[in-house]
Amino acid sequence: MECGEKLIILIDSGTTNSRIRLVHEEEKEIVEVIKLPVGVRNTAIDGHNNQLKQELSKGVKQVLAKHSLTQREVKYIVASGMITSNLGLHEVPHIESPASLEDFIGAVQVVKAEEFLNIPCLYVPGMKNAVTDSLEEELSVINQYDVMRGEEVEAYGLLKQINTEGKGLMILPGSHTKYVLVGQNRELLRCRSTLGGEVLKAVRDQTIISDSLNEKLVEEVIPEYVMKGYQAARKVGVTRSLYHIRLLHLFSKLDENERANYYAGVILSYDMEALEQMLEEEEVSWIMVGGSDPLRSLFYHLLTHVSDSASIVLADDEQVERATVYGTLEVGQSYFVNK
Ligand SMILES: Nc1ncnc2c1ncn2[C@@H]1O[C@H](COP(=O)(O)OP(=O)(O)O)[C@@H](O)[C@H]1O
Ligand SMILES: O=C(O)C(=O)C[C@@H](O)[C@H](O)COP(=O)(O)O
Repeated sequence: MECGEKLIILIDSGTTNSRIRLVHEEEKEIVEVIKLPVGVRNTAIDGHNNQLKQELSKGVKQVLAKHSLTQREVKYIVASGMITSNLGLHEVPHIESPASLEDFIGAVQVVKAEEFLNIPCLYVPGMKNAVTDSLEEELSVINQYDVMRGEEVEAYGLLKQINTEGKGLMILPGSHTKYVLVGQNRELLRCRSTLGGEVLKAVRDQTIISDSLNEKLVEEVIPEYVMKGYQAARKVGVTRSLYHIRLLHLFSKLDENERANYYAGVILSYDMEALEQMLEEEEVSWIMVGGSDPLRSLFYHLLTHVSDSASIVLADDEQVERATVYGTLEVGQSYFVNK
């Protein structure tokens, strides 16, 4: 590595997985990326964050060693996602919606800690919905409440790469599906989350249908079977359609991947219901689908069938990979410019 190059590290830690990226600050070029199967889910299960801390610390050291770098050659780290939650490494309170990129930058907290070799680490806050009604008076207003962490930088990173006009909605699936409403001035107006990704994993792992589906679930998206699962769920209900998976295993010629597609269609029908409700409340001129595959493609196919007047934009692999990088980089660079 040549001297004088400005390198930074970006850590994006979710519920299930974490990604550590070594990036050239100016060229915005990704030098290295590692994906670790660790997230705040481990903290929730263990009751402490040791595993998350150790694995992320090891990951950062591994990246440095691979590129023969010392900690002094890394200008700073930016950490976003669930790493800034009560289950992460350093808790930063959510800021309230509507929120602009500048609002997120203004609420960043910087920590120097041993696990990251005392490199200054910028923790980016998430966002919570502003609510008017009190839960103490009426429990059903809970549907107005929501939180997100990590999707704010992802959203800004996608908006930087893909032109949009007017108000829109971003679909960002992961362990949790996020619907993020974006205003015409690119402020994040509010969000709505579901437990979609985690439910996909939990039902597969903990029920009899684990005999009919392999752990990898969807290896190749087959729209026809996604739609068949989705339509079955809408017609006969989700729990009955889940039992179809066993029946298809016993009595049909569908292979594991085809059954997995049907299964994803069944589970995600719940997410589509939440989406339809949101679209009834809000008129949008575009809908963008980001997030990791195969969830991104699954949503895209479902969305094109639940037709709507909004234009549908599917982010590609490169745009998704760069989204978190561009978003977090902008936070990091602006933070130091403003200091
Ligand atoms: N092949 C697959 N088929 C169906 N769902 C998948 C598949 N791979 C990952 N998922 C879902 O994606 C979620 C993980 O998304 P990811 O974006 O990697 O994690 P995180 O939200 O922790 O950053 C898991 O909850 C899992 O259910
Ligand atoms: O802010 C919190 O406390 C959350 O749970 C937000 C959480 O849903 C987050 O935005 C999404 O997590 P994933 O990236 O889907 O793991």
